[in-house]
Formats: sequence, structure tokens, C-alpha cells
Amino acid sequence: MPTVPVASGIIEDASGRVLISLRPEGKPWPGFWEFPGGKVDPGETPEAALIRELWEELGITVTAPAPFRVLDYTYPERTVRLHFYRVRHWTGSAHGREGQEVRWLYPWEIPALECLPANLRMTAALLAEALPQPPLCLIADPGKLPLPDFRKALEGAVGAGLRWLVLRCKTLPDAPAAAVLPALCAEARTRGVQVYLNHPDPLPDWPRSGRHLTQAQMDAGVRPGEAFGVSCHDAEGLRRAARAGARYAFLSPLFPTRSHPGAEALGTQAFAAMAAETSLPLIALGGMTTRRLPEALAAGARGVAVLSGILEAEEPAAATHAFLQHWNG
Ligand SMILES: Nc1nc2c([nH]c(=O)n2[C@H]2C[C@H](O)[C@@H](COP(=O)(O)OP(=O)(O)OP(=O)(O)O)O2)c(=O)[nH]1
Ligand SMILES: [Mg+2]
Repeated sequence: MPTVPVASGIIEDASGRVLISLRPEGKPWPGFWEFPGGKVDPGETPEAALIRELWEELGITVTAPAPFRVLDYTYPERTVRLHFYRVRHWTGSAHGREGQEVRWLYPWEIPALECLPANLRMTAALLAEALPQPPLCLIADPGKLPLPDFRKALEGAVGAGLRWLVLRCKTLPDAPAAAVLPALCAEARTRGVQVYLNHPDPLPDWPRSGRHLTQAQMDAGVRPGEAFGVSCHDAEGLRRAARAGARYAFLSPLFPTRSHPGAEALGTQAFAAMAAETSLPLIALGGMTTRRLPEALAAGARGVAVLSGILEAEEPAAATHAFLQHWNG
């Protein structure tokens, strides 16, 4: 079966929304959403095909499309080589010129719709771009350490370059902690850290960048009206998190971990299989060490999350630095 070259455009407006369109009856995969585009004609370059298709399908004239990803995907009826471009400059007003429905959506809104399966990874790539950089997340539980030590560990990690914190409290913090933690969140944020709150209550007054939910909270119907991520443990959890509008998912435990000695680790193979089938950027969690970090990324993780490896380290700053070396060199 010859491979069919296809060019499609991720058209992005100034607010970061992208345009998706509904495949009409009479084509393969009717009723599925796609990034507009189509087959490259013989003798045509993918870029020329993109420009032609976006005129034919949307009535816009595109300038300077930027190559984004090339990916092969095998459908039952054919194998396609998809040339995805980022499109930020065009003239004309995009509309379904062939009668098809089009929508402008934020990337995290896309998985609620039925999309072409080849495109899941493109949505994951778009969402991954918005993750804190470097994508090392510290999961910090203030119940694990005396408050002054907790504060010192956090300061050390942030000083070493940490930019992503999930503050995990299983219960309401006691009065001294409740008096201190919101200020810690605020301070971290002024230092460029994205802070996600993982707590049974929404804690509306606490400074934060978003919330982090357990799979159980998500399954119970919690839908924060703000950015959120979810802790997932299997493919079904990932599907539900994606449909619910999550920006990222933790997937755990990748490796055996002391904190959950009974839990069976997923291993890199199962992790990679789930990474290939989800529209969410996956953050690997569980038994993470600096030595294993490259394995996690090779399995499709877009980042890693660490608990005790930093918070309970002799030197949290040095431990953070060691993890960040992977990205900072
Ligand atoms: N346009 C588009 N096609 C995609 C995407 N993802 C993906 O797997 N495909 C697949 C679906 C189809 O098998 C193939 C595109 O073929 P098509 O039938 O839409 O091509 P076309 O627009 O040139 O349509 P036609 O003129 O042949 O009717 O690529 C995507 O995001 N956009
Ligand atoms: Mg098309």
C-alpha cells in the first residue's frame, strides 16, 4: 500500500485558539474532527498543497506556514504521511467553504470532540508546549516535613531553577500551615513557578496557576473552572481526563516506588503504548531518579514528577539541580 502524503494546518489565532473542521460525509472518517488540509497532489510540495487546501476548504490565503511535525499513521484503508504546519499568518476570514462545520478551540478543548486518531499526538504536542519549562514537577506535601524544613526545601528547589510545583495536601492544613502556605504559593509564583493545588477543596483564596486532581476527583465530576491536570493510572483514566479538558496528566507508577510499595509499576513499554494513544502530555511519576529520567522521556513522557527524590533529599537544591541538568545541560 503506497503512503499518501497529506498536508494539514494548525491555524492559530492571537488568543491561542486553533481551528478544527468536521470531516464531511463521503470522505473516509466522516464526522471526525481534523486540522484542515488534504492530500498532496503529484509533483506538488507539501507546503504548496497546504496553501491550496486551506484556500479550497476555508477561503484563506496563508503566508509563511511553519513546518511542525511529520508523522506516519496507518488507517485500515491507507497509510498517510501527515505534514503538519503551524499557521499564524493569513488573509481572509476562515469559514467552511465546502459546507463543513469549523470551530475555534483552545487545545485542551479539542479532546472533548471525536478527532482523527492520528491527530491525538498533535494535540498532545500543542499542550506540551504550554507546560512549565523545564518540565520537572515537584510534588510537595507539607504534611511530610516540619513547616520550617518544608519551606527551606522549597526555597532550595526554586533557587535551583524549579518552575513547577504541585502542592499536595490530603486534608486541610493545620492552622500554622494554613497561615503560611498561601504566602509560599504567592512567593513561588512571583519567582516564575507555576503552582497547582492538589487538595480535596478548591481553596479559592490560595494563589495558584491551576489545580491538580486525583483520578477519583475527576471521576466524581470535579471540573475546575481553571487550568487543571489529573493523576491517572491507566488508559481509561487518560481518556476521561482528556475529554474533561485537562492540560496534562501524571501517569504512574512508571517505576517501582517506595511510596507505593504494593502498586505494580507500569514499566516503559506500557507507558509508551499509552503515550502513543493519548492527546494529553504525560508526566512520568513513580520511582523517578536522574538515571531513569532519559528512559522516561524515551517512553514518551513530556516531563517527570518527583516527590521524595527532592523533598526528602539531603540537599533539595542539589537534587533539583541534578534533575534539571537534563534540560539545562
Ligand atoms: N486533512 C487532514 N487529514 C488528516 C488529518 N489527520 C489524518 O490522519 N488525516 C488523514 C485522513 C485522510 O486519510 C487523509 C486526508 O485525506 P482527505 O480525503 O481529507 O484529503 P482531501 O482533503 O485532499 O480530500 P479529497 O479532495 O480527496 O476529497 O489524511 C488532519 O488533521 N487533516
Ligand atoms: Mg481535506
